[in-house]
This record gives sequence, structure tokens and C-alpha cells, in this order.
Amino acid sequence: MQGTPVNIIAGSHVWVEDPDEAWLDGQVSKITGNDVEVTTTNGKQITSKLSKIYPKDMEAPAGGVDDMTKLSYLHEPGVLQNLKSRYELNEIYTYTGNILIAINPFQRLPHIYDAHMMQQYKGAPFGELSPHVFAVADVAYRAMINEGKSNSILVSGESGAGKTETTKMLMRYLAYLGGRAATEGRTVEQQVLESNPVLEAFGNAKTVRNNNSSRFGKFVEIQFDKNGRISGAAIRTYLLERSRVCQVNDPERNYHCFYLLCAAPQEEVEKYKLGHPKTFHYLNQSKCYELADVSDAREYLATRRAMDIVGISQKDQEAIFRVVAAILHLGNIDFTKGKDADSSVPKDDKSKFHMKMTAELLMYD
Ligand SMILES: Nc1ncnc2c1ncn2[C@@H]1O[C@H](COP(=O)(O)OP(=O)(O)OP(=O)(O)O)[C@@H](O)[C@H]1O
Repeated sequence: MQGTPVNIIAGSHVWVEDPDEAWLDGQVSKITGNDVEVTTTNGKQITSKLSKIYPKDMEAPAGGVDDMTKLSYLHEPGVLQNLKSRYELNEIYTYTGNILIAINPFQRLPHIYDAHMMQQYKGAPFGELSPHVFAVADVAYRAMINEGKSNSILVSGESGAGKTETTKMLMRYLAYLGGRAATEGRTVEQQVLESNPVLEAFGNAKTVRNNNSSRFGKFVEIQFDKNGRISGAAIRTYLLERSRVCQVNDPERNYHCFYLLCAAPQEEVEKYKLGHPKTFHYLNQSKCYELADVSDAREYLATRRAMDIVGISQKDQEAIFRVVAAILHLGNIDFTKGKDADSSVPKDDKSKFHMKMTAELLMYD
């Protein structure tokens, strides 16, 4: 993004770079050759190169504009200032043409995602209502119906930016548009939505940046019939971070599923001979066992319910959690040198117990 230095003279209102705040606004007090002295609004004196100074739009509305293309100056400080002004008013969405920019609110904003909102955005021309993730989904859906062609929505951003949450909102809205009137039993759209808790239990973990970080990529395909009703779905996943299973850095966590199973109802915990996460090597490399405002016990039950809805049989669920428990036991087996050359044996009774448990759970001799 290039500035427009030609316009800058003494007295101009400008943006100048600041190591702490990124950009500060102020007024040019003096220009000497290529050097510009700026007095910032918060009282700092900053000297900068003319090429690094950007003009400030003094007529920009205080609450920002809902589409970046309406800005007089489309440079970095202008864009950031616009997003900031809107964010301060809890307006987390802004358009840049037909691209939607979302700023993570780090708080639940249920009123912007409720049924009433979905109804408002249904069929509304793009750009007529405030920028919203529903509007993007709506355009994609309408274009698919009208042109009879598949459509994709790409969600990108750095870790913790809000991709997972945004994707869930997109899926919820598409399920709303393509849903059938609730009849008995599970509907396809319910199954589509409940795939999220299942994927998150096995593929998400707490990282330094995000308590629910997806450690894999995913391509979610929702299929619609000729009438625009959801007829099926497929989810392809990519590149799970497998190393996390046996190596976790403090203060991160391993995959949620391990903690969920340790917090399962007592009879399950006994069946799998589990205990507190701190008793397992794969979990106690980090001292973080719990997540703020999350109950692993409740999440376990929610995951089992979601697995039911998605259509994973009791037998398969049982097998899946047997593997999860076996991995925890496997991580607790230590070896020591055996009698024969190059041989190893379990180190002690504790290791023997975990080896026996692993074998039992995996149904090995
Ligand atoms: N629209 C939103 N409303 C409320 N909270 C949000 C929203 N978007 C993000 N968050 C919060 O930010 C957290 C991180 O967001 P999310 O997991 O979607 O990021 P991500 O981009 O998928 O990160 P990663 O790449 O690590 O998976 C969420 O767990 C949630 O607490």
C-alpha cells in the first residue's frame, strides 16, 4: 500500500508508524527534505521519512464504514483504523467488496447469530444489511441455486483468528437455508452440524494462542438437491498434527479426547483403568489439565451424543475410545535392557500393568 506523499505539507493530518501502537495519528509540524516531523494527537514528537507517512481522512465517519472500498485512502492505517472504530462498537464484520473481514470478538455475541438474524439475511441482496457471515453464505447459496453450479467459501486467517467459529456459523446458516421441517429422527442438517463437536474432540487442542485450536485442515462439502435442500455432506480432513499425541509443550494440552475420557462417568474410567490426566506421560508433560469455563465431563457426554447423531454405532464408539485409552496406557510403558543382547523388557510392575492394559484394550495377545 503506497502513501501519497505529494499531498503532505506542514499542517497535514497524517498517520505515522509507532512501535507500540502500530500507527498514531497527528499533524505534520515541519518537513525538511525527506524528513517529516509529526506531533501526534497523544503528544509525541516523531520524525519519519516522507514515504512512510500516510494521509489521514479527517472526514471519515467516527463509527467507520461498513465497506472498505468506501474509504478515501485504502492504506494500512486507514484500514486498521476503520476496523478498530467498528470493533469498538461491537461491529466485528466489515466488507472489502465481496470479501468479508471478521475480527474475533473473544466474547459470545448471541444476538448477531440468532434465528431472527438468519431470517433477516435470507434472500436479502448482498450489501443491503450490515456485513455478516450469513450474507456471504446466502450469496453462495443463491448463486448455486440460480446458476446450478457448486460454490466454495474460503475461510482463512492466522491461528485463533476465528476460522473454526466462522465455519460453524456458515454451516449453521446453510443448514437453516437447506433444512427440512423437523420430522422424526435425525435430519441430515443435524448430522452435518454435529460433525463439528466430534471433529473438535479428536482434532482440536489447547495451544498458547487458542484454547480450541484445530490441529488439522478441513474441507466441508454440503450437498444440496435440485430443490436446494441438503441431501448429504462429506468432510475431508488434512494433515493432523500427529506429533502432539506423544509430545506436548507446557502450557498447551494434548487432544481434547484424552481429557474427556479421563473425565468420563466413573464406570467408563474404571473400565479403561484411567485416572487423573496427571498420571499419564502423554498428558503430564504439560501442567495444563483444564480449560477455563470448560467441563471435560460435560464435553465427554456431548461428544458421545454428537457421535450418536452423526451415526457412529455404539460398537464403533466403544472401539474408538478403547484406542484413545490404549494410547494413554502405551505412553506409560518404560523399558529397560533385557538379558539377551539388544533386548528390552518392561521396566517395572507399573510398566507391565500399562502394557497389559494396552494389549487388552487393543485386543492383542
Ligand atoms: N464469532 C465469534 N464469536 C465469539 N467468539 C469467537 C468468534 N470467533 C472466534 N471466537 C473465539 O475465539 C476462539 C478462537 O477461534 P477459532 O477456534 O475459530 O480460531 P481458528 O482461526 O479456527 O484457530 P486455529 O487455526 O487455531 O484453529 C474461539 O474458541 C472463540 O472463543
